[in-house]
Amino acid sequence: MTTKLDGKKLSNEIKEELKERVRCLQDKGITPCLAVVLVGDDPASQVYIRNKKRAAQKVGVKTLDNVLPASTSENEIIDLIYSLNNDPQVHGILVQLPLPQGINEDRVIQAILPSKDVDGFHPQNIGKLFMNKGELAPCTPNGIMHLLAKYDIQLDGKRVVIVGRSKIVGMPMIAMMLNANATVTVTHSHTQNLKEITREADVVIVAVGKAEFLTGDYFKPSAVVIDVGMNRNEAGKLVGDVEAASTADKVAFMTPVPGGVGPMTIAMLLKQTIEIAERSI
Ligand SMILES: Nc1nc2c(c(=O)[nH]1)N[C@@H](CN(C=O)c1ccc(C(=O)N[C@@H](CCC(=O)O)C(=O)O)cc1)CN2
Repeated sequence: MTTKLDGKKLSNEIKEELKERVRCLQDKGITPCLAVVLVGDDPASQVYIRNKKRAAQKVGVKTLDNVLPASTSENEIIDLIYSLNNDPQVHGILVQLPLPQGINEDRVIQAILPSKDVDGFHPQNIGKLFMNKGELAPCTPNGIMHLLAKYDIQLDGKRVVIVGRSKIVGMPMIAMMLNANATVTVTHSHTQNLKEITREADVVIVAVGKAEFLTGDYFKPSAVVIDVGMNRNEAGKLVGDVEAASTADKVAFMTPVPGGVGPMTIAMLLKQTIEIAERSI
């Protein structure tokens, strides 16, 4: 029997707690405010932004829309970020990724004031995370840590294998797992004999962006499988990076797609926006 790691349920619980924290802030005359920067017309990004804004509204976090055409120059985006940095009503700044081709993502992220970097992508925040002194952490790995804690999954001394080394998930996940005293292995597109490595793991975090890339035989029966993937298969169905049909019922714990890691990402975004607002008191 595989236990489902229900991110949707936990994210709803977290959002209920956040509503209360927003009420406390409002009593002090503060409305937490998230500035959203969306450049271009990537359909997936438009859906994610819509979901983020909807969740923010439910919790009581105000959002400020900044929707720019794909033709916007890098310097224009950076100028917008500088103005949001200087806007006292803005607590968090979110730049939806990916940015259109030709825009240097690193330069844009580095323009965000680290104290308003609600996505935790600024090198200063990533550096602090690796020093175990993190304040603002990338939302997806942060959500995964909350989900594992909720289900009492111990990490101290456990073998954790991270499949994928992206800036959004794999890289910060390394830091968080090390901070939790796990023994961490990172695998990527150049890794040989991947199956031999994942089969030894107590926890496997898969973030490669390839539909159903890992099948059930990549995991041992006691494994905890965290699927960060969000892909459309040939039939247009939303599937993860792990093949659910061959994995479910073969491992101890697994996140569903949808309803696993995705909703936790949004809950963490709102939590961090509120934390920044609370620090302003
Ligand atoms: N600035 C950022 N950009 C991106 C991030 C990020 O954390 N910050 N992560 C991803 C996309 N992402 C958030 O932006 C994200 C993806 C998916 C979900 C989600 O809730 N998914 C649902 C299913 C949604 C659907 O039906 O399509 C689920 O898993 O249940 C939330 C956030 C890239 N860019």
